[in-house]
Amino acid sequence: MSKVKIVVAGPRGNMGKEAVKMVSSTDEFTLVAAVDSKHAGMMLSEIEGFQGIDIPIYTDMQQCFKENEVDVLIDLTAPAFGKKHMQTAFENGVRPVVGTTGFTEEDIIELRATAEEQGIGAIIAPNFAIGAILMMKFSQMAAKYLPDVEIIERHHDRKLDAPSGTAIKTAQLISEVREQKAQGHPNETEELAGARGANFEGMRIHSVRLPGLVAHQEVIFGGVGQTLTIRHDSIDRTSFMPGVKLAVDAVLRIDTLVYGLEHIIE
Ligand SMILES: NC(=O)C1=CN([C@@H]2O[C@H](COP(=O)(O)OP(=O)(O)OC[C@H]3O[C@@H](n4cnc5c(N)ncnc54)[C@H](O)[C@@H]3O)[C@@H](O)[C@H]2O)C=CC1
Ligand SMILES: O=C(O)C1=N[C@H](C(=O)O)C[C@H](O)C1
Repeated sequence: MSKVKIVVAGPRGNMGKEAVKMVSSTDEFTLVAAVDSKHAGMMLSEIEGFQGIDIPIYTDMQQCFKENEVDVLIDLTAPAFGKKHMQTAFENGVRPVVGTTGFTEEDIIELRATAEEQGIGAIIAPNFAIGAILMMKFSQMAAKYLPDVEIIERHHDRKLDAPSGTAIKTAQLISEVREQKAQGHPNETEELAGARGANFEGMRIHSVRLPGLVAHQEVIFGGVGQTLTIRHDSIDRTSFMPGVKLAVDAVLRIDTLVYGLEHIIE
């Protein structure tokens, strides 16, 4: 069987570095090129930390897809670029596996329509860690019985978007099983703006950003005389790589856009 030909966008980032390692060390995958925000024309092996990985770097994704035969794009860049990168992949018949966050519900509807028109598989996964997927699934189960819920997500202080893609996805999954509900005291006030966090259909989402953190989330449910906390911690970015691999395998078998690895992991 021929190897899956992969391009990684964002190879020098926290996640991109791990993805380059994972793809390079997986027998059934071959890394053909990287798309970076700089270093056009260089080889990845010329950059510290990538010795022996002799693939070209492009800053122009169109050019990358024109000059190389590519099956799958793994995009781990920045919220401002995820959508554009997916559109470029679709235009070139390349299947995107996207961990980049920052997509709106409208973006996802639009991108799914394009994927289906073209019969190209695509995956947007706000979180690739199996433990995080379970946290979201368990939270959805719990919300049926304990509909008062607040989400606290904690991340490193280099993160661009808040709330995290995982927190938004968790709130979306919970909202599938609970009625919209105002929480807290009906007359509560914020003495400092933002004190009660972001409001997603009445659920509150709180974002903590500190050096030393990687990616962590608690989903706290409150009921009469009790609370339930479901917590997940990624303490290392290797936690995401089995999910990235699974998504690459899955994206070759689908012809629509899947949003969330919970649809892939039964
Ligand atoms: N789905 C998941 O499981 C995870 C998703 N993420 C998301 O992945 C994204 C990247 O996260 P990190 O690696 O921590 O960020 P990072 O800032 O460490 O790395 C991003 C890299 O992308 C590059 N880049 C930026 N714009 C680009 C462009 N237009 N073309 C090519 N390269 C570009 C930057 O130069 C940088 O090297 C974020 O949106 C983050 O929320 C992060 C961790 C896990
Ligand atoms: O930026 C990060 O680091 C992460 N981003 C994703 C998100 O926004 O949910 C996934 C994970 O939480 C790490």
